[in-house]
Amino acid sequence: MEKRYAISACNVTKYYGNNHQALNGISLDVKWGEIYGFLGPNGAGKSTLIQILTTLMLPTDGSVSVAGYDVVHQADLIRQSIGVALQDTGVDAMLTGRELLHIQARLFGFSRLDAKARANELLRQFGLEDAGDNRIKSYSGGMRRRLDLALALVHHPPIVFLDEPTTGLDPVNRIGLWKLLQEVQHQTGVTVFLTTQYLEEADALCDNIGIINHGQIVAEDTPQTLKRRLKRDVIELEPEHEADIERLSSLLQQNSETVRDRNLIRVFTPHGASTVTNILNQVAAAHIELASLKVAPPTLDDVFLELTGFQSTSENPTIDSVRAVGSDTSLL
Ligand SMILES: Nc1ncnc2c1ncn2[C@@H]1O[C@H](COP(=O)(O)OP(=O)(O)OP(=O)(O)O)[C@@H](O)[C@H]1O
Repeated sequence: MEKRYAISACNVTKYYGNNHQALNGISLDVKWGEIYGFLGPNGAGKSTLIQILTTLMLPTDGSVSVAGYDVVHQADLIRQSIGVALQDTGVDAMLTGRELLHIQARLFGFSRLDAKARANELLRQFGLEDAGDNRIKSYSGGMRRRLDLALALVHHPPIVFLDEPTTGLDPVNRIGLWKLLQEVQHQTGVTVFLTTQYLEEADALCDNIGIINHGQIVAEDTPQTLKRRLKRDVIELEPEHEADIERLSSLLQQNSETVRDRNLIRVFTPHGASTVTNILNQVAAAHIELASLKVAPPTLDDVFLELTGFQSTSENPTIDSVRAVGSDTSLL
């Protein structure tokens, strides 16, 4: 099997029952020591793939190697080589963080003394020293996620899988966890495979990103290249008077692809500078005053929208209208 890559999947399909296809020919390679982000809208197939990679589920077809071992025939060896933090892990919240880390270390074969030392070390590393002897049920969401991460790393696995590690956290805790994850990755060189619905998370953390939609990878590259390949500018306009937003939106929609986000309109165009002139003429003719206008390069959000037709989960959930522009496999 493929040892060159930490994770290698080739043409993986998964059917639930006879005819519900959740994965449709997924192929990807994750290099040793990188942070790989697996992105997609709800129901795209992220959890299904992560369950296959972590040996919790068999693929219907295709081949998968993790740490050089085959998921079908060498699942035990894979389990020794990976750490896993899935969503909603049913940990006993009556235990303390220290007790849980200790138990986990003992399960992985540490002696009593070594398990104690490892629990101490992880509590320190993950900023849980003071809370180590408190019951987990008293932990905040951020503390729980840090503990999940620490638990996944107890046995020094070379590869760790994190399923939506920051979902439900507020922005401050989310950014705190990113920092921690980056520190751990730099210190240990662990390969990280994470799923996320947060584009800014993938942008901030990941060396490479795979975008999945309807069970297929629709793009795979570095965040920078994905953004560059979109080859489009985005013009952002805000009307001076909120009452003008509908009029502005309909006006711009006549000739361009637009997305409305609260009282901002985003216009997608291959030529930002020349389109600005046309837009300004149109807006002046319609007697609409603007509070601001700016031309910006595309964000990863724009790439995601282009490829999946979905607005990603964001801090601004009140997107009123999204005119999806369909999938574009030329980005592949
Ligand atoms: N146990 C199951 N039985 C039948 N269908 C399933 C099962 N689990 C998932 N599915 C379906 O398979 C598809 C992929 O689901 P999956 O949970 O892998 O997506 P996801 O990208 O992880 O979504 P989310 O972000 O909502 O967790 C969906 O259509 C889902 O309804």
